[in-house]
Amino acid sequence: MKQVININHVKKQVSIGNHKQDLEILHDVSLTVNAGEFLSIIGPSGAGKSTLLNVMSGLSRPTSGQVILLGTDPYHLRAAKAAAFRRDQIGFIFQSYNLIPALPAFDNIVLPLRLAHKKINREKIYKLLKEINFEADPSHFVSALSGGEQQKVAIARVLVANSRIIFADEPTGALDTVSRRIIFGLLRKLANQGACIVMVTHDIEMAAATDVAITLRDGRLEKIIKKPTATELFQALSEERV
Ligand SMILES: Nc1ncnc2c1ncn2[C@@H]1O[C@H](COP(=O)(O)OP(=O)(O)OP(=O)(O)O)[C@@H](O)[C@H]1O
Repeated sequence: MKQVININHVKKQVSIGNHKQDLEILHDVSLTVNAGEFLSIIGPSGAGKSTLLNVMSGLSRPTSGQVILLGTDPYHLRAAKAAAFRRDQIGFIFQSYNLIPALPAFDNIVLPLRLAHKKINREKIYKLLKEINFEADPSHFVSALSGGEQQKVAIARVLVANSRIIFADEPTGALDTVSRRIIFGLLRKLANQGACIVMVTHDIEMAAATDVAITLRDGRLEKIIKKPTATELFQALSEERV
């Protein structure tokens, strides 16, 4: 299997209290994710899940250690190249990431295609919006949409972009049960077609339907569970530490 993400001995420190003190929030995390693999990151609140996702995805430089995406260290690219690499290869479904409020939903969805000078198939995009139960008007500004609809815009943008890696932070958090199932099904399909998907979630049932779940606790990678079941994941999360 082709390795798509490699992170080696990654640590992340942040400065607190007028920069006088460093706090380490990720301790020595190493991990590999393959093409076609759907990986979920679970763990208690404050365990470092979002921090790990940000470091892994090239958005937040680790204090030490190495991140390799598709054979490239995103932190060693110049700004313009890093932006092109992200745009062409990586999809982000982050709640606060990069939707442009003053643009219509449709324009937000096709923005990466426009920037990459790719053809826009309107019909295909409308079909996809229908498929994900997007009920608002795609010509409405993103700022006028509900949280759930905005999340669907972010998801649609990634689904049309053909990204080889997708990073998702609680992608279905603001969605109703039916939409959640549909979106998860579409992500699952992309993984089956060869994309590599990394998702932070608090939803154990959903994590149990991914290929690999990792548990984080206090900034440490605790367990890597292949083909997880919900029972295993509940157990892993409720185990007392010695
Ligand atoms: N920039 C920062 N400065 C100080 N502390 C931070 C910073 N970023 C994160 N932290 C702390 O690091 C820890 C991990 O945060 P992170 O958001 O990664 O956790 P999480 O597992 O995603 O939590 P949740 O499930 O609640 O979203 C938390 O204790 C958080 O308060």
